Amino acid sequence: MKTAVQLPKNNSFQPQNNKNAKISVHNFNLFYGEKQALFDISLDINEKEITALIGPSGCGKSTFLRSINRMNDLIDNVKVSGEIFIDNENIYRSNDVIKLRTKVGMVFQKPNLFPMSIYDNVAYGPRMHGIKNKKVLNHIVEESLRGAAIWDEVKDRLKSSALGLSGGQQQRVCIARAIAMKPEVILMDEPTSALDPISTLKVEELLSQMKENYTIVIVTHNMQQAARVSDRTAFFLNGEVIEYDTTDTIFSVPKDKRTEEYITGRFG
Ligand SMILES: Nc1ncnc2c1ncn2[C@@H]1O[C@H](COP(=O)(O)OP(=O)(O)OP(=O)(O)O)[C@@H](O)[C@H]1O
Repeated sequence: MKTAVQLPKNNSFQPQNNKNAKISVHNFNLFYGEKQALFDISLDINEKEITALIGPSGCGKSTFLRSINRMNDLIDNVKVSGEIFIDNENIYRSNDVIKLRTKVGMVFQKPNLFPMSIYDNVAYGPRMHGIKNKKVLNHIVEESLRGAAIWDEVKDRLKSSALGLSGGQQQRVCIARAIAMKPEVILMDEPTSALDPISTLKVEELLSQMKENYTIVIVTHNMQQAARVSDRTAFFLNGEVIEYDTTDTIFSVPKDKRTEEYITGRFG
């Protein structure tokens, strides 16, 4: 696989001693060519919590999210420094990006199902990983669709095209497709921005159930959504994390004036 990322030279950092941290980020910087997009990000993301990334357009939320499973490696001229540890393993030191992306799944803004059946969409990843046994695949497909709270709506039409589902249903099948790979972390980039309010609510309810099993990091422009679903919130501005705290604190007593201005809608 093509990688344009220059690996950090400095390996002296060790994860902080936070036993709840699933992901530990230390002095992480990212450049697109000459342009620096992330500045010295350091934070811990706790296991089996939902962490929301908020901030105005272009402040680096998606770039940071994509750094967690090295999706930025696919972009030319990207350079990083600093470290991101997942389960105490420095992900930019490992050569096994496939393993990383199996452990850290991703759901995108718009549902991006393949033009194939619902069943084949969910079975796609496991099949690519060599699982051929029909019984095993049936089990994975059912378990994943149940995990994404969409099984009852699609169980009688598994062989129909996934593209015939509504946008909200498609997004939950995308979540099922991510779950089918048995990830430990799920990254979501504005997963409900293309959905109507009812589908949004269903996905939000689903997220609250999912955090029993997964560590979830979600980018959202919707302040109410961040306040409703997340345990912790990081406020990004111009590539920096200005404030990172429990969601209750960020939304009730933010310490930084810029956070307060953003969450009260005074800019962004
Ligand atoms: N592939 C790329 N090549 C060059 N610059 C990029 C690339 N992707 C993002 N950027 C730049 O990096 C900065 C951060 O972008 P990013 O998409 O991470 O912000 P964001 O906070 O997620 O924005 P939005 O909320 O609008 O999605 C922006 O200035 C953007 O133009």
